[in-house]
This record gives sequence, structure tokens and C-alpha cells, in this order.
Amino acid sequence: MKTDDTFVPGLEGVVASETGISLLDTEQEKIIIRGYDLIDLSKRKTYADLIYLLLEGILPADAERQAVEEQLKSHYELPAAVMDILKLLPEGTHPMDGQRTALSALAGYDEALDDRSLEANKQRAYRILGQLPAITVNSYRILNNQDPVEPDTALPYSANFLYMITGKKPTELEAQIFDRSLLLYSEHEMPNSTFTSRVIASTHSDMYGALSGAVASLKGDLHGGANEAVMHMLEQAQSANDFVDMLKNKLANKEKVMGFGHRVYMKKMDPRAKMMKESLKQLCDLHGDSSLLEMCEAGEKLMAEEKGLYPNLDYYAAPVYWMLGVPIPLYTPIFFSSRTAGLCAHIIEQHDNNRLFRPRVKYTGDRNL
Ligand SMILES: CC(=O)SCCNC(=O)CCNC(=O)[C@H](O)C(C)(C)COP(=O)(O)OP(=O)(O)OC[C@H]1O[C@@H](n2cnc3c(N)ncnc32)[C@H](O)[C@@H]1OP(=O)(O)O
Ligand SMILES: O=C([O-])CC(=O)C(=O)O
Repeated sequence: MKTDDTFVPGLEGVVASETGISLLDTEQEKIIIRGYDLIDLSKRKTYADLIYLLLEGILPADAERQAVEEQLKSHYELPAAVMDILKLLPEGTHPMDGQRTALSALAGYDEALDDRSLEANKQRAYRILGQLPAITVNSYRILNNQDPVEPDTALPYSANFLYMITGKKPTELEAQIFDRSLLLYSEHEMPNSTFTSRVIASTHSDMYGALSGAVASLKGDLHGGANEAVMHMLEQAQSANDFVDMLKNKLANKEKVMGFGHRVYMKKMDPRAKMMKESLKQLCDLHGDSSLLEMCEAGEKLMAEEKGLYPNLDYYAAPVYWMLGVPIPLYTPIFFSSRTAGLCAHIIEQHDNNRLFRPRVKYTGDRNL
């Protein structure tokens, strides 16, 4: 076996997989999902459509979307023991850790765990996606001494998710905006979490294990954890001037400013962030309060001028979730819940066309031979 000993830190620009699921086409500035432009889909389709597109490979007809919604709803209830496990976690446990724990525990309830056939994996993916609102919301509620919340099956999947989070029936606009955020987060080619899940799946490990690894990856603030970090900054700053001063200080201290920059987009704005910025404007109009938009725009201007860096999706998703009444510790778990659609598609693709991931190293240690 020939070994290429070129070391690329962080595997930047390295092609790690062949996939029919998605591509960040930087030349055309498009996020291609199974042949469709994600931004275009976000204007005319729903998250349920994306689940179907990612798992089945085609966009659903109305009846098929309805069937997906029904299938997800049929899996809303969690095994009682999984709820008990969540209740046993110590106070202060982050809901991402609750999510990771619950997903891990669910493996024990899968009677066909070793069946990695396409059909078994797809059914498993729908089941997990159906279970995620309860896992996510209750990870937060139980750990905050709040009673578990029941789903409202009369609402569509994403509207029910928002309802379970806030305890209030969302307006049509709120439900649409939350659904759009899920759609935009659903899949993004080969970020760290997707790579993690494919590496795990490549040993023939199961979907629960691959997803549990992906939760851990996505939790970090260089990845999904950035949306919570952005909101903590905005909450602390209170005004556009304060926010700009805060960012200037961070830059002077050579700190990373969360919500800016991207390994693939580099010096361009993430197209998904533009869509979330539109949603933020709509919410500001609805509430007659544009302070968060003004703060974000001031930060965006400063970072462009000082660093030539632009917002990623997490930057504008954070204030949108704030205005929708979502508690901050749920921002990253919502990202993960949405991304589970894309992750499951990748795990299935890896299982169906597998080659074990096992790279080599550039050795920098001693040779005391
Ligand atoms: C939906 C998502 O998960 S998107 C990612 C969310 N994560 C964040 O928002 C965290 C903040 N952003 C970052 O840390 C980075 O931009 C990353 C991790 C996303 C991508 O970074 P990389 O490709 O590894 O680039 P790297 O970190 O090497 O940065 C290149 C240069 O830009 C600077 N830079 C990049 N992002 C930022 C930032 N957010 N704030 C300040 N400087 C930054 C780096 O300091 C570095 O400068 P230097 O060359 O002078 O040392
Ligand atoms: O692509 C990445 O590296 C991170 C990202 O934006 C995502 O996962 O949505």
C-alpha cells in the first residue's frame, strides 16, 4: 500500500467521501442538496420535504409529505425508561449531553439494531427524527425542574417542536420561520459532525452510535455551539454600540468572534445566514423592536471592515431563536435535531457503500529504536 505522507492540518480541502447527498458549490455559490439549491428550497418547501428528500432522494408529493408527517408523529413518544434516564442526570447538564445520552440509550430499544439494510436504516431514521423533539425539549425541561411536555399531534412536526419548546401555539409566521431554520440547518455536506458520523458508521457501528458521536462534535463552539455563544454575546451587550465595543475587544485580544467565518465559505457570507437575516427582519417588524437586528448589523459591518469575515448561519439563527422565545441552551440541540436528517442520510450512504476510515499519520515522536 502506497502512503502519501502529505499532512493537511484539519483535512482542509481534502476530499474524504464520495456522496450523492450534498455539495457546497463555491463557484456557483450554491448549497446543492440531492440536485436542488437549498436556498431555493427554503423559499418554497418545508423541513418535512427536506427529510423526505434527504432520506428518499426525491422531493415528496403532497400525499408523501403528509405521510412523512404522520410517520414522525407516530414516533413522538419516548420509552419511559429513557425519560427516567434524563431525570437522573445531574442539574446543570447541558441539553446536548441529554440528547447524546438519550440517543445512546435508544439503541437498546431497537430490536433490529444489527440490521443495516437500507429499509431498516430509513425506518430507524424516521423513528429517531420523530423522537427528537421529545428528547430535546425534555432534556432541557427535566433538567430545569419543569414537567415533561406532551406533543400536540394536530400541529405539523416543526410547529409542534416549537410549541413544545415555548409552551405557546406559534403564529403562522413564527411556525414558518422556525421551519425554515430547521430546513436551513438540515444538511451541509461534510462538516466535522457529518465526518464524525461517517467515520463511526464505517466500522459497521449502528446509527445511534454514529449520531451520538455527531452530537458531541456539533456541541463545540467552533461548530454548532456557536449559535448559543452568539446569543450570550448579544444578551450581554444590550446595544449596538456595546456590541461593537465587545467585538473590538475580542479582536484586540485575538479571540474568535462566534458566528463569523467558515472553513468553506471563508471570506463570503454563508447564503443560509442571509435567509435567517430576512427572517430576523420579519420578526423585528412583528414585534416593533429592531434592536437585535441593529446589533447584528453593526457587528456584521465591523467584522467585514476589520477582518473581512462574514456571518455564518449560527450568527443570524441565534437572534431568530431568541425572538421566537427559545431558551438559549436549546439553540444547539435544535441545530442537531434538524441536522439528524442529513446525518442519517450520510450514515445510510456510508453503510451502503462502505470503506473503513483508517488514515495514517505524520510521526513527530522519537524513534528510540
Ligand atoms: C453552522 C456552523 O457550524 S458554522 C461554524 C460556526 N463556528 C463559529 O462561528 C466559530 C467562529 N469561527 C471560527 O472559529 C472559524 O471561522 C471556523 C472554525 C468556523 C473556520 O475556521 P478555519 O477554517 O479553521 O479558519 P481559521 O480558524 O484558521 O481562521 C483563519 C484566520 O481567520 C481568523 N478567523 C476566522 N474566524 C474568525 C472569527 N470568527 N473571529 C476572528 N477571527 C477569525 C483566524 O483567527 C485566522 O486568522 P490568522 O490567519 O490571522 O491566524
Ligand atoms: O459546514 C461546516 O463546516 C459547518 C456548517 O456550516 C454546518 O454544519 O452547517
